[in-house]
Amino acid sequence: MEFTQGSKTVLVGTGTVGSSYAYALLNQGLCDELVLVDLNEKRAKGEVMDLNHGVLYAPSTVKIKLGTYEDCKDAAVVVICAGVAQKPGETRLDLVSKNMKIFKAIVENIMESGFNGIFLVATNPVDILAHATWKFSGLPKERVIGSGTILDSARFRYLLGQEFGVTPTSVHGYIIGEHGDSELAIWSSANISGNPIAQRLTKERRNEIYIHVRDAAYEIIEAKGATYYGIAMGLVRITKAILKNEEVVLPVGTLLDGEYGYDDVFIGVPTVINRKGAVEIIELSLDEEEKERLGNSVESLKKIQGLFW
Ligand SMILES: NC(=O)C1=CN([C@@H]2O[C@H](COP(=O)(O)OP(=O)(O)OC[C@H]3O[C@@H](n4cnc5c(N)ncnc54)[C@H](O)[C@@H]3O)[C@@H](O)[C@H]2O)C=CC1
Ligand SMILES: CC(=O)C(=O)O
Repeated sequence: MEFTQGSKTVLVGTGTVGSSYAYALLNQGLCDELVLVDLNEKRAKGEVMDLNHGVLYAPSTVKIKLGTYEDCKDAAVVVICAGVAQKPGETRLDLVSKNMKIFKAIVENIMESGFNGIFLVATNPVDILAHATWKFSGLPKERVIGSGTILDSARFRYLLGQEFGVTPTSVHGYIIGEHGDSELAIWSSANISGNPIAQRLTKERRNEIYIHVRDAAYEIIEAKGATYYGIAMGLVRITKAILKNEEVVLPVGTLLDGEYGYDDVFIGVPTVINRKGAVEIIELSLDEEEKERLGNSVESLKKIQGLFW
């Protein structure tokens, strides 16, 4: 199916995550038009003004305006960061009922505009809501992308970089599965310059690093109320991969359709991203323990998903 070209981006939800995304996007000069939509119009208007005052110093000119769902009609990408966020002590899955209702209305409004681009979903629980976006929109699966484990993998690579004294881009490794408590680290293929990492760490140390990654959001929310810079950078990375037709492999939330032996579930796995969306899952080879943990993660998501579909 032909779909919308250009680089117009609509952001729905201009809270801490959405506004950080808009700021990071502006700083990378990736789109020529950015439209902000939020239930709280006053807040979104304030963000539009503030961002516009930075345009002079951005790498390229971006038209930034307050908009409505009608603006999605000719958007290449719609990024959804709207909904409720976790309070200290809450899990991502605790948010599902409220955010599912919000998503039904938002996605229906967007589709009514004639939207024919790519959805990028960040709101939690992101895997369940990316699946819901795919269902509500009726778009082909490659046109709905969840942020998946993009942030978790960045946390993993940062910590491993610290551990071994190298920059995170020189560490290769993935967190896959749910963006949440059942996610798993793929130690079997984690490496620095092709040198496996797992053997250089004790089992206890590997577990400490995994827990640090898995529980990072709880720690940040406890400390400052919300997490937003890391995910904003991750969302911009995905947006860039789409708009620049990069064919890059990123750990995003995508629909499994037989890969790893599962289907009908959005989950974070390494996936090729280009101008058509999430076009191909690159299957990792997993050891027995990783296979079992991925199965548990899929099961935990399907249990929640089953309440709605
Ligand atoms: N995927 C990831 O890795 C991450 C996801 N998140 C998630 O992102 C979401 C947003 O978090 P924050 O920005 O911190 O929350 P926030 O409360 O600061 O902002 C949420 C925004 O959504 C808007 N909103 C609520 N209902 C709406 C509706 N029906 N239509 C349009 N706008 C609506 C609110 O007015 C508000 O501006 C949360 O679900 C959070 O858990 C946060 C960090 C990382
Ligand atoms: C809040 C959240 O999902 C995160 O920072 O991972």
